[in-house]
Amino acid sequence: MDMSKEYYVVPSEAPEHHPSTLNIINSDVFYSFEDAYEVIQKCGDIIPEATSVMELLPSRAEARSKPDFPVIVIEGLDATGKTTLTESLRDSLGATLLRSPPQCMSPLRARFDQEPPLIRRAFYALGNYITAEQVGQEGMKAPVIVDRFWHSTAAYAIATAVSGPVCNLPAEGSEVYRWPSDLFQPSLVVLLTLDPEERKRRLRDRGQGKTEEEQELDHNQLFRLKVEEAYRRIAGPACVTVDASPSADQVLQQVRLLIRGKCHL
Ligand SMILES: Nc1ncnc2c1ncn2[C@@H]1O[C@H](COP(=O)(O)OP(=O)(O)O)[C@@H](O)[C@H]1O
Ligand SMILES: Nc1ccn([C@@H]2O[C@H](COP(=O)(O)OP(=O)(O)O)[C@@H](O)[C@H]2O)c(=O)n1
Repeated sequence: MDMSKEYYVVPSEAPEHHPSTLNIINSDVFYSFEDAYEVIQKCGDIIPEATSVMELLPSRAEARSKPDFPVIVIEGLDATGKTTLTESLRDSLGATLLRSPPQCMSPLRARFDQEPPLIRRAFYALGNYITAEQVGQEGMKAPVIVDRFWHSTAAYAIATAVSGPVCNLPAEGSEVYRWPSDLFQPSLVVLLTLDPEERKRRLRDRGQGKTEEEQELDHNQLFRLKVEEAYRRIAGPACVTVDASPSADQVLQQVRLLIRGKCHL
């Protein structure tokens, strides 16, 4: 019997999507409350803290009205100056300051940060819905400033899921960058960007503990670039980029101008 076979190497077109991007939807990024809720609900048996998360969640039956006042989200990598800016905006605008994940989730965070991506991401996704509920209440009384929101949840998740260089990210306009249809859309999203060396200097000066993911950002330039690019590609309210390297006061004035233009505040 003749066992010989001939093999040929033939060129083929590059696939449209990098294989690491094919499984993002509903594994790394959840596009509805129900999809994220289902994951946390199912972990109840092995993670007792999942029950505590569910107790914090807003009831889905309640009809929510749009806040009367503008809601401004500030995004950016760790140490780009979000805390500094959000606190100044709160004081200068007489606004309420909220964050995602909300304060009430803080005691549960360390537990979910240890979990595999599916569970960890579902936890952070639900955090946005709790913050949205708080925005709905506070936004009836005063403008609201939010320190991180959906952009952070999706951008970190996408950048972690996609291996290799920035060009492996799903193309701009891909459905992975869409905004969840049942999640409140802020009036304005500002993305603070900073030169990597200046960011490192600020991190060193601050000298605080960081999440493992943030430590990874420090020595992984590629990951940092992917997070920033994913931030820019997320649609819904697209983010407006602001260079955060000038003084804190100059950054504040720059963002105040944007808010005046967009939200008339
Ligand atoms: N515009 C700025 N210029 C110089 N240093 C800044 C500026 N904004 C913030 N910082 C400093 O950089 C560090 C990180 O800022 P922080 O507001 O905590 O960032 P984040 O909340 O994004 O992690 C802090 O030590 C802060 O005082
Ligand atoms: N809205 C949010 C906020 C944070 N996160 C996650 O939390 C991490 C950053 O949170 P952090 O507490 O270090 O950020 P800072 O507010 O300290 O800058 C990232 O690794 C994200 O994965 C999220 O998924 N969604």
